[in-house]
Amino acid sequence: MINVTCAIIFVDKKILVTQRGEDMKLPLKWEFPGGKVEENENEIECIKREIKEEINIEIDVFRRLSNSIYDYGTFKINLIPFLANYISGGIILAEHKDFKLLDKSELLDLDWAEADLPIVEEFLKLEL
Ligand SMILES: Nc1nc2c([nH]c(=O)n2[C@@H]2O[C@H](COP(=O)(O)OP(=O)(O)OP(=O)(O)O)[C@@H](O)[C@H]2O)c(=O)[nH]1
Repeated sequence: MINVTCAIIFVDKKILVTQRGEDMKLPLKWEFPGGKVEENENEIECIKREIKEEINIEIDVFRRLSNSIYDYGTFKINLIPFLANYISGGIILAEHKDFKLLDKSELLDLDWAEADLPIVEEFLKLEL
């Protein structure tokens, strides 16, 4: 099982979501940006590093949500979500095909990576 962090990032009340590329695993699915936890880092270090590498921004992580374990058949992931606020930097996509800044009410319209669905649902129930 691979441990993957992801971040639900608030940018001026909107939520940043990213779309995977055609050549990536789970092509064109929408996800919260993040990536695999490396051996020498903790989960918070991981999510900050991945967001800087993938999206080019700095974030302030303020809460962790429930992890989502999902078996895609060819691989199984433990997806660890964090809530974060945008701090600085311009969004530049290093790997993703697209991004959107959405209202909470628009999140369920996307074609999500399966592992993200319980996380989206928990997030929608929060009073923030
Ligand atoms: N970053 C991220 N990955 C997710 C999410 N949901 C989800 O199922 N994943 C899966 O978690 C895995 C690890 O993410 P990653 O971005 O570091 O890895 P990758 O597959 O692009 O790289 P790889 O091809 O080198 O293994 C991916 O296979 C991705 O499909 C999510 O919300 N965020």
